[in-house]
Amino acid sequence: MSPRCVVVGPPGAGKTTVSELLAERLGVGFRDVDADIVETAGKPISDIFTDDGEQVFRALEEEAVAKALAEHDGVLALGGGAVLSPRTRELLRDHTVVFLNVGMAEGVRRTGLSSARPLLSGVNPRSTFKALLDARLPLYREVATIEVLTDSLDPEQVTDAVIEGVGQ
Ligand SMILES: Nc1ncnc2c1ncn2[C@@H]1O[C@H](COP(=O)(O)OP(=O)(O)OP(=O)(O)O)[C@@H](O)[C@H]1O
Ligand SMILES: O=C(O)C1=C[C@@H](O)[C@@H](O)[C@H](O)C1
Ligand SMILES: [Mg+2]
Repeated sequence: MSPRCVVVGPPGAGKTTVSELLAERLGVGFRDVDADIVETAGKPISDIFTDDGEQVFRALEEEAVAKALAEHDGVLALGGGAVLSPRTRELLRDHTVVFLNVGMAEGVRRTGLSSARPLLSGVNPRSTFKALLDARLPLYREVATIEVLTDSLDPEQVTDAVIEGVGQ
């Protein structure tokens, strides 16, 4: 079993929103690895970061991604930092991977100052977001089979572009 497509990208790129729409349009199931981690850990991601630290979160995430890739045959959304793991990037080699890209200004606007996103809740979300994009762009591009820049598209238009890119 293998996901129809896997969706990656920075926070606010629309992975969750677009993956849900995409799954509906393709008539397949939707699964979000962030939600899997919350269920396994029994607490919100922000609490995992606070109580246990980012390293523990990344280890849980690596396991959750491997499990979901093996179990799910629909659309699978990964967390924004999942591609930081070399093991995850290796596992993604055999898959159709959609990179939803978003620029700094729009990414910061969409994510706001939500404390639900622990990595962006610092004093300067703009510079944090920029550093995150700079570090991760090559990793998203390493695993992606298609890339869609979402800045000036609404979620339906992003979904159309993805379907055009991956086929029905
Ligand atoms: N193309 C878009 N245009 C405008 N707003 C969008 C678009 N895509 C998503 N949004 C909005 O941006 C916010 C973040 O979207 P979403 O939660 O889907 O992003 P995400 O990539 O899953 O983020 P995270 O990595 O934090 O899980 C939501 O409020 C959503 O409604
Ligand atoms: O960009 C990131 O590193 C993260 C994004 C979210 O999807 C969550 O997986 C978590 O908040 C970490
Ligand atoms: Mg999400």
